[in-house]
Amino acid sequence: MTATLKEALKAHFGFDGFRSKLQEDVVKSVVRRDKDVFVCMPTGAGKSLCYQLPALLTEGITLVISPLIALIQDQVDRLRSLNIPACSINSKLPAAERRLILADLESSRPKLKLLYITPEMVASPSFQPCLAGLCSRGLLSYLAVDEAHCVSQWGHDFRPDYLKLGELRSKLPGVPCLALTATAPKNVQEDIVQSLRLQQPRSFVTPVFRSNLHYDVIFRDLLPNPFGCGIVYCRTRENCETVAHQLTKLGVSAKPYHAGLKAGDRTRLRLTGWRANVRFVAHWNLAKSLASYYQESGRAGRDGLPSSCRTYYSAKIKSKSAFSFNRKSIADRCRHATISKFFGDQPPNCAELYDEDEGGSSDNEAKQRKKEFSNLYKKQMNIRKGAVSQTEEFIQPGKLKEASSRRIPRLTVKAREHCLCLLQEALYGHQGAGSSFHCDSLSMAVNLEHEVFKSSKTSNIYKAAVLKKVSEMKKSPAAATGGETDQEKSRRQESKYNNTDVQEEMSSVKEEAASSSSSSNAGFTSASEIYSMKRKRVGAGLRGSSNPFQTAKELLKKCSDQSESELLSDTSDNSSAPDSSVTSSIRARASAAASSLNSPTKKAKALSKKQQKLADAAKSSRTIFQYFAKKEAKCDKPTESTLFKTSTDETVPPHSPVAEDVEDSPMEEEKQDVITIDTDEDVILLSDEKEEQFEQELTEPHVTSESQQTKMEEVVNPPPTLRFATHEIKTKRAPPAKRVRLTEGSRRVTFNPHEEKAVLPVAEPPKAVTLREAADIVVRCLDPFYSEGRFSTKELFKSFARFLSHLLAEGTTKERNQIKTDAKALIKKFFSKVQRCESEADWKHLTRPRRCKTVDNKISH
Ligand SMILES: Nc1ncnc2c1ncn2[C@@H]1O[C@H](COP(=O)(O)OP(=O)(O)OP(=O)(O)O)[C@@H](O)[C@H]1O
Repeated sequence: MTATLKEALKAHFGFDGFRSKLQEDVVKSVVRRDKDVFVCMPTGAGKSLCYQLPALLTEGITLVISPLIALIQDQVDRLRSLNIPACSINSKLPAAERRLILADLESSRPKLKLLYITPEMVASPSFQPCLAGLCSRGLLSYLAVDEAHCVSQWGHDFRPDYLKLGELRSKLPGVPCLALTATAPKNVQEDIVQSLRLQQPRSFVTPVFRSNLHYDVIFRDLLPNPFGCGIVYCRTRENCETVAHQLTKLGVSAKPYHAGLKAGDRTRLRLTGWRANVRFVAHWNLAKSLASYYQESGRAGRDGLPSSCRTYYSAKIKSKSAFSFNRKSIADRCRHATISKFFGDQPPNCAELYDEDEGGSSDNEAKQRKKEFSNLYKKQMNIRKGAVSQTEEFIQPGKLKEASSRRIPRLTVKAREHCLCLLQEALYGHQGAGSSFHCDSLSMAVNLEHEVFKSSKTSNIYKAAVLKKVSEMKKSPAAATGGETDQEKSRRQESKYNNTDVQEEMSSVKEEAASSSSSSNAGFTSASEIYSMKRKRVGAGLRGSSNPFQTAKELLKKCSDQSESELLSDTSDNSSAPDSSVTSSIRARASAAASSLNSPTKKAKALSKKQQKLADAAKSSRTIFQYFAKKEAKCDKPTESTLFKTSTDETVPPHSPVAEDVEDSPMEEEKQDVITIDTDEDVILLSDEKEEQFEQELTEPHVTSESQQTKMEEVVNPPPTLRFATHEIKTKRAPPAKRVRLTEGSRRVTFNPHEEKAVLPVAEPPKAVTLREAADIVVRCLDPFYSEGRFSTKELFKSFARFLSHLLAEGTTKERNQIKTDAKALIKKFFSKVQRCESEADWKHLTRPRRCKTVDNKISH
């Protein structure tokens, strides 16, 4: 048998032998066709061959389920280049081609050997008869499920449609199933076996470790020329474009690849195919999860030769990724260990690994490199430990005295540096631009700053005192003769320090100082007041907390602790709001808002303005609810903006994980960008935006936009569940949103009181969504952002909270309690319900629209 297999391997694929003993064993096992097979092998290990070769050696057709058209296309092209009859049916296929394929499948002796198809398409009613026909005629040799981790909600790329495959299997009796994945920790493996209903499968599971990959992390900010290195994965399209541009400018031919490109351009890039000899994969931004990182970095060295996987790290962007390197893992040079541990494997011997790596260079060189790295690391960490909070950007403390002191709360080194420069500038102007004064002014400024620092108790007092000193120096006549006007000087000062946060804070202190007409000392604003006057940043957490993340538990607790008036901004009596935590200015604004709301016409105006704001915010930020709104809008729902209660009037930064133009509907674009490299290109840039998680290459989404729906219907009728879902949206329109008046003693859930109170009168209850939709969205969009009980953004948390609200509205007491204690467990429970659905009736029952009328009461009591 081995000889036959090897001959076939050579004949069809041109390979002299199996890539590994394991590959051979899997092929042998599959060829027997007596059992289901589960394969978990590292990326690039040659899993595809495990079903491709048996497919050619067995009578009939192998049906391959793969999640992305890009992957499918890649595989089909490669097989065709080897003269292996393979093709794919997908929504992008021209109708004529599709007819030809179907005709072949219906013939008595189909020529086709491998048919690639997406999970959505395989479940579609139009394909079902064809499938049933193949099966009844005994022409279906295997069902191969590639990227099988997509079936698990614990996997990093969950695709709800993969869940349908379990049901599909029951319609294909006697057809052995082969499930393949590279990224499946224990729990995902169990899910795969269970969901795909694998019968006592033969399992071939190998550790994820790949000895030919070298992982490292580089402090990006310290690179003298960051664009001198190859860059592959970027988080946003903008990054992708910028980096590609910069590289090209430096003579490294590079092309960006992301979902914002025209389909034609993407196809052209994709058609150049993956190179097996990708020598390095770099992450300009952190990957969304460790599993994703493993898969993405695994695109390097698929030919088995040594390759490099580099991550560029910047503390600035750390918080935007659910997957981050902590200090320890930055120091730990052996990323293999981290990866192995994550997947539940025994970590490799890192010491040996790196010794081997360094074997090529001389001992001295290796030692020198080790020392340099260790010094750099220590230096970085010491600076961080002493001077700045973990999330802050690293700033050289320069000449500051007591730079590492954290005596004054919330006074950062960054702020002190800024103050020092202001003082130095003022001194410089004060003394004139004479000779050696520059050096003297620095040491004087250092002393002056230190004096102020020693005598100040709060950050605000410190800043005001510095400003006072600066203004005193400016008032001095000598300053006027400094050769520069004050205006010019201040402009110079402003532009010199590219530090908007500190400048903003300083200018608010300046404003405060200016507005106090009495003694400057008495005019200080308290730190809390200054804080309240500052514009809140998107993603800012609770007041006083530097951590923008909140656990679901914390937030739910906050909700239940909130007073009625904090929660209810649209009830008539805003005056009863407790004001302990509200600053006077906020209070003034709040009462002005309240009085305007009390007037019916003003109220109507204010509301429509709010709705306008919400609609605008919705356009500039992309949340799960935008996704809903998009669909609703397509169905002519009139109250789109009311769905976006979670939005605030703050501008979502374009690089925010949730920022995305609504035009780019998640369902309208391809999912994941695939790296391809032009033959004469050195580097390909891959956008891996969080926002583009939505852009999974959903080829036949079960719920989609009208235009896409029409297109789909031309090609294939939607599956029953699809029809059901779209039908719900089209026919069961929710009544126009009403403002809810809460009864006395009732509470409204506001998940982030500091964002919403007195600014956005929350009015309408969330629109009903089907559980199916919610489930789809939560796992597709939320899961990567939810790590160890924390959400990466406030918007995501809010969306999740809405999701819980729906469950609460219908849930049992036990479920409600469970929400309060462990939201994750509830999600799990929900998914187990999804998995237990056997029939369309079950689905209908599970996905029936629900409205959460009583949710507020349920949460608050
Ligand atoms: N027996 C073999 N001899 C030589 N090369 C092989 C052999 N089997 C597979 N390959 C090559 O190994 C590379 C990786 O194979 P393949 O794409 O199947 O990996 P994979 O395990 O599916 O990876 P991933 O999980 O990333 O999709 C391909 O270029 C393939 O041609």
